Amino acid sequence: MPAYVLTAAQAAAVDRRLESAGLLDLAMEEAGAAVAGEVQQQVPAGRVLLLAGTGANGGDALVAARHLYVQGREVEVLALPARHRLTQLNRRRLQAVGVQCRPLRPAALHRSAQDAAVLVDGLLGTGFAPPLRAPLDELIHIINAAHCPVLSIDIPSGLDAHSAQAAGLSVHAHRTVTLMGWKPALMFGEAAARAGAVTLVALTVPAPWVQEQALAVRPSDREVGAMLPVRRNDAHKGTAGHVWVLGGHPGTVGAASLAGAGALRAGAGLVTVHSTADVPLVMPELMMHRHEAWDAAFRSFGTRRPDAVAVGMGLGPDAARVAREVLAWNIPTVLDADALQPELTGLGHDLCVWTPHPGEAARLLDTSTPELTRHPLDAARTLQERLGGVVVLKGGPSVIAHSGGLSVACGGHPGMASAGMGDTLSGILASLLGQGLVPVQAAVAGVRLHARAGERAGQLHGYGLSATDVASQLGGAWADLTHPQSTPDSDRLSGVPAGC
Ligand SMILES: NC(=O)C1=CN([C@@H]2O[C@H](COP(=O)(O)OP(=O)(O)OC[C@H]3O[C@@H](n4cnc5c(N)ncnc54)[C@H](OP(=O)(O)O)[C@@H]3O)[C@@H](O)[C@H]2O)[C@@H](O)CC1
Ligand SMILES: Nc1ncnc2c1ncn2[C@@H]1O[C@H](COP(=O)(O)OP(=O)(O)O)[C@@H](O)[C@H]1O
Repeated sequence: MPAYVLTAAQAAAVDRRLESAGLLDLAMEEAGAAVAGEVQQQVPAGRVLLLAGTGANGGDALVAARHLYVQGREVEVLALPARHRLTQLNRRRLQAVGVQCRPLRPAALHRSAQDAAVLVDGLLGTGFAPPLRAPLDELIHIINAAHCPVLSIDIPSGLDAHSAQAAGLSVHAHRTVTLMGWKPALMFGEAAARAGAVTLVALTVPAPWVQEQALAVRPSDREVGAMLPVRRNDAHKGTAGHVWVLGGHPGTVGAASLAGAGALRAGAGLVTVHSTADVPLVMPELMMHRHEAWDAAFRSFGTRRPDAVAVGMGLGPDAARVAREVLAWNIPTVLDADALQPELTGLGHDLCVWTPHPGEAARLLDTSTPELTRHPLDAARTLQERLGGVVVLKGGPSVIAHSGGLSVACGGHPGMASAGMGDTLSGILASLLGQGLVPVQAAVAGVRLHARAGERAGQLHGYGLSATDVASQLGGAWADLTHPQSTPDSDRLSGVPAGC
């Protein structure tokens, strides 16, 4: 099943369907078995301390304890009084195989956490409604002070599954085994940082039950690889797409050059940079036309058009006017940086890809950046409704919004938080459009290609990686996505979330 994104309410709706079909018991069994498997893989020896809360999240922990125990692991279970029917049932099953649960109190947790090899957090899952009540707050403080790794079930206890913010106290997990679908909190901002590495476990639930609820998809590398263009052996530069880059202004000339490099490295046959400034080309294969002024540039273009155009990178104060002219061409167009102006709202068309970072997106929506980053999925959707075409709301991770829904990208590297990264991405997207991909495919595939190249470059350069380093890794990234079986280890090393 493809990977989906679910809010707490959506996960609860699937739970209710499972319960009414008599299948929730099986789902909990699968969930607990998967958690046990993850513990065995990550921490194969030593005592496992499992904490079970009152709800079904606690039930998952009790199932995991039973699986670990029958596999020969030393387990200790501390549990709050079970309120959920299946949590009560699984407590009896655990006792039946010979494991007694002890009451979960702060002093007992403090003692038991001292020499545990791993702590499994099954206190609160998607049923948590903030704010935290006692004694959960005290228990979470003790968990966070423990010296052993912490594995959370579904979501770290105390995080609101729906929110990209981690407002209050929560468990800081080293790893989270999430069930059935990604929760927004596991993907964005501070909340995601508290989840550690995330493993997605797809439960045996009828696909439409999840699909109907899903907020967004997270395409796998295999799915993304299948979107990338395939070229015939007799291809030549005239068939691989001619991209124009319209950008650059005194002081920001590099932006246009980086976009050009991104376009070439993502496979464009020909790339021409048009600017009113002297753009130093980072690759000699790029072609450059310096124009006296943009009016003169448009006159010289006449009726000539490229296969795709990227506009706005470092373009400066003329950007809105230039973008307006380009939008009238009605050809595959990437609008980035200075071209992302509110006055262009309503002028977009189906072949546009808009690529705002959160600051630019906030400007387009007339809101603040912190407000926007609290709800990136909602923001991307609203932007798409206003601008048309496809919107890439950039970040770690980026969200792609199109008329058919939302897609959240996987991967990337924190070293990509450096100037010029977005310029390279614009070039990549224009390149894929120029090679014939429809805008939504160009956006989904281009964003993942860029992130994968960032992961590769990050392994070489760490936080010192530059946009040109990322461009130089695009060929390898392309190969990784089109032959994903050859890179399972590098995916794991680079921290790419499972499910990609
Ligand atoms: N979807 C799936 O794929 C499947 C999901 N499964 C699992 O089910 C989990 C969801 O289970 P759930 O709905 O029972 O809720 P859960 O997270 O255990 O918490 C509820 C308990 O927390 C308590 N509580 C709440 N707020 C609180 C607060 N502020 N401060 C303190 N306490 C608070 C609340 O107490 P009450 O308000 O009732 O007193 C209630 O007893 C999900 O995350 C996954 O692990 C699998 O088993 C099967 C397949
Ligand atoms: N921590 C990160 N993880 C993954 N990708 C990141 C991260 N930080 C930045 N990026 C990516 O780098 C790019 C930055 O774009 P942008 O801010 O427009 O850069 P610039 O304007 O300097 O060209 C985006 O594609 C974004 O997704």
